[in-house]
Amino acid sequence: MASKPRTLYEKIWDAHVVERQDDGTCLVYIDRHLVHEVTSPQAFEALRVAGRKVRRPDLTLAVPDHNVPTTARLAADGSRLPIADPQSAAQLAALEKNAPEFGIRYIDAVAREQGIVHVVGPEQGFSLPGATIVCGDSHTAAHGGIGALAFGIGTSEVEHVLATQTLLLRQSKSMEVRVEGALSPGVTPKDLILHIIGVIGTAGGTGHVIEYRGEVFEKMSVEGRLTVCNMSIEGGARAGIIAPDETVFRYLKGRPYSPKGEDWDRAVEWWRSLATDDGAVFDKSVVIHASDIEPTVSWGTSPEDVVAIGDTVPSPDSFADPSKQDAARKSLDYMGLEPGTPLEDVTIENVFIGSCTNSRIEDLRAAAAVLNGRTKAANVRWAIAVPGSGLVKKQAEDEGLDRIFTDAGFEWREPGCSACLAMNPDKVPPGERCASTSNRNFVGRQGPGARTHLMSPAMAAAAAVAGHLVDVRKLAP
Ligand SMILES: CC(C)[C@H](C(=O)O)[C@@H](O)C(=O)O
Ligand code: SF4
Repeated sequence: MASKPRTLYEKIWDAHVVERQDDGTCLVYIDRHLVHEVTSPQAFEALRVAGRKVRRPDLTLAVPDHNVPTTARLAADGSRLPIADPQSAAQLAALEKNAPEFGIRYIDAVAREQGIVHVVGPEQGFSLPGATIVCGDSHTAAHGGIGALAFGIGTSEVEHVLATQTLLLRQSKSMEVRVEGALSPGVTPKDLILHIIGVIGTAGGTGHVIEYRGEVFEKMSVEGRLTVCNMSIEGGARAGIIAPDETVFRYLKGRPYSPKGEDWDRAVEWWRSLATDDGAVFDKSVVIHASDIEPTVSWGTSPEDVVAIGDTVPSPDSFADPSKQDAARKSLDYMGLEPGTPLEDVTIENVFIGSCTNSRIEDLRAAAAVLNGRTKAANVRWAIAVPGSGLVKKQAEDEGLDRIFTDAGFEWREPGCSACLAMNPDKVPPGERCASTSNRNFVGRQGPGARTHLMSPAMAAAAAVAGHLVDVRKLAP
């Protein structure tokens, strides 16, 4: 009898269920565990108190990213510079102590490979297609870009995975976001995912794992796929995933932790089987027309508050739902915006190019292409480019991108989460606006009172040059 057609998500899920209980709860095997300094200290402490070990230290990789300053980390004499904030210093010190104590792989804050955990995982070949990947971090969904089932977990689950390499989970529903047609020139993966979240809303994916489907994704680089899947959580989904293909295999081949030799061949054979079968049924399906998408920016304090750059700030009355009207009023008040204002009239004082959404080499190239031969506008007080990892930084420097950024008036920083969430010294001052390539525009996200506008790297670079939000296509060389 032919087996029932399955989605990509169902195939990965089925391959990892160790035990299914009568109530539908499943014990699921976890292939890869990424650990950072913010959500791990209590988990390690609990293991220590219980006298437990990490079950598979070889499947665990720790790297500090949220709290590290993005300015120089070493003094001229090679000694480490102190971290000013006591809580950050304590979390970093805890990871530095816990990693060797529990024997797990650790990338040190001053190592060349250090970076944002979601940039480092794929870059090191630690994140693999078909794998279950977890991290105590909501943007773990990013790793779905290489065809993994990847999702964020809480600190008590971090402890559970460290101790057992498993999790107790219920299967999510499956959702398809099918994108028809091709993206217009100047429209990037970031515009696409912002648009998708605008359409489905921040609750659109609740309880679901989204599979992104369509030719757009087949043609998209791995970097672009990571950007799209990264923001699945902003659409409410548990995870986002794109079927792995030759583009992914090429990207992963030869990376430090990727399988080698015969193991590689066997792995690729399995990865090739991981596409959704014809006839598989999704619990929910959304169709997006790529040609509808323009460079997209956020105007409010939720990632669903997006419009095309040529539009105006919406009026709260334009929303049908009274609670959305109320939220829009509060958003506009916080953002200091009037309905009807063209987005292109919104001036900015800060630009942040970085975060696990947009700090890979392709992102830096896209921003540098816009900045090349130009400088930031006089009203742009602070502009920083923060590579996602030390390896991205090195590659960008080899390509001369750092010079383009600094000649344009940007600061060229060390890798980390930086102004994405301001848990470190990189903050946007109260009342000021920031053109940001990150993923969250929540109240206070980039610092108390800071006003965030989400956009692509090319759009953020264009805003830096113009001093206001602007359609990057107008600046094309
Ligand atoms: C600090 C961490 C737990 C948090 C997350 O889970 O996503 C952070 O990375 C974020 O982006 O808000
Ligand atoms: S870069 Fe931002 S979104 Fe990504 S893990 Fe760090 S804080 Fe979270």
